[in-house]
Amino acid sequence: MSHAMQQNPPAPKLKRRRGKDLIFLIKGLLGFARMRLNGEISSGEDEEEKEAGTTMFSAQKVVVGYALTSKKKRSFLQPSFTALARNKGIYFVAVDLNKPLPEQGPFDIILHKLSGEEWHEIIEDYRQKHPEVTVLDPPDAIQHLHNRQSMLQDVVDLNLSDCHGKVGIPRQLVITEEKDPSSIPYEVAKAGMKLPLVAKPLVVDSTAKSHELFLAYDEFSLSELEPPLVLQEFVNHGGLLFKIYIVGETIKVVRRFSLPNISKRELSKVAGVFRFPRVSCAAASADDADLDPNIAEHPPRPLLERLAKELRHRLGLHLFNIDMIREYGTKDVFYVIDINYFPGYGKMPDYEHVFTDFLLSLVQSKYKKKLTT
Ligand SMILES: Nc1ncnc2c1ncn2[C@@H]1O[C@H](COP(=O)(O)OP(=O)(O)OP(=O)(O)O)[C@@H](O)[C@H]1O
Ligand SMILES: O=P(O)(O)O[C@H]1[C@H](OP(=O)(O)O)[C@@H](OP(=O)(O)O)[C@@H](O)[C@@H](O)[C@@H]1OP(=O)(O)O
Ligand SMILES: [Mg+2]
Ligand SMILES: [Mg+2]
Repeated sequence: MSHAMQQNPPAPKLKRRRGKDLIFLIKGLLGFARMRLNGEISSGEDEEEKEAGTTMFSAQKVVVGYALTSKKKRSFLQPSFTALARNKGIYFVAVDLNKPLPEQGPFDIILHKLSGEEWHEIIEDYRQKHPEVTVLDPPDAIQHLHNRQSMLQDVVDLNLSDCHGKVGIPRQLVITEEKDPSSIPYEVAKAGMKLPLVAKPLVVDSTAKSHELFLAYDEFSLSELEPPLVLQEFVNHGGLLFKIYIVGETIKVVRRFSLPNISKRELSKVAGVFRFPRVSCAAASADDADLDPNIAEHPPRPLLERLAKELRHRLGLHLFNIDMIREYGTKDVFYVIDINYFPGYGKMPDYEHVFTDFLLSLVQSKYKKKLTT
């Protein structure tokens, strides 16, 4: 918001500034409440507002710094989104990676998705030194999703067993880097894993290689693969997957096509490991398809709300999506198979409104907090 408010005022002036800030904050909040009631920010031509002499939020800039790959920038910062945001007083500014971050801004919010240890350190250091800036999200919390074992651990801990359905994760086994690939068949047999298995690279680091997945019909062929890996039991789910997008408190569900069921007969006839492409990418949208309702019915809303809320808190993240499947032949047995940080929101229905509302709500809650302290 107001940039003046982001800088810590010198100590002697603090008392006087506080009084002024408080009036400003109350006015801002009143304006914001009115703006929300109207569904959008006022043009500022409202006589009543002029008379009251309020400093409307609309007059205030919300500056969002972003550090994104050019691919992400293209898919996320679409003109329809940036134009709507601008109308609501939100401005996006690219972070210059060649300049020190503290010398840029001031920002109200920073959105980021970049890989590498160097960026991790820069943004963590900035986050600690600038608590007044909302950094979406903390790098350590994001890091938790960069490993396919740790990403699903919170779903296991949740134990959502009686909440309009069951949510678990497929049985999985980690094959560490030190393991000799020839020992994988033995490890799989020892763990009592049921075939077929999905083999996934353990680390997710935004590279194409980390999305290179294999389907294994027999355990011996697994020795062809390169650890570190996660081996996950394949769960039949009728070839349909639910992508559950989370933006703060908002949840949006879309349907995507996925791998078809594998029958016992097929399993007994086939051997080998097969690389498969990104089957559930945006082009595989199943939202308009004529599907069996037993397969396509969305997971129950209360279940998703509970799951999303718990994961938001446990992961400490605002922006992620969950890949969820329904076990074939059941109504309410679900598995989470993947969680992605800052996914392709450009493909989420109505993302422009969802995101602008979310960014404004962050600023609003920061002000409320300031008022009560
Ligand atoms: N355990 C499983 N049982 C059945 N199908 C699975 C399983 N794991 C993955 N799949 C299928 O493989 C696809 C890719 O798996 P996953 O989502 O784990 O990979 P990813 O590379 O992280 O994908 P994303 O592009 O969503 O990040 C899923 O969308 C689903 O179609
Ligand atoms: O490429 P898209 O826009 O589709 O977004 C994908 C995103 O790529 P990006 O972050 O480079 O955009 C992927 O991130 P990385 O694991 O590769 O970091 C991953 O989150 C996918 O699940 C997203 O697809 P979605 O799940 O939303 O369908
Ligand atoms: Mg996935
Ligand atoms: Mg993923």
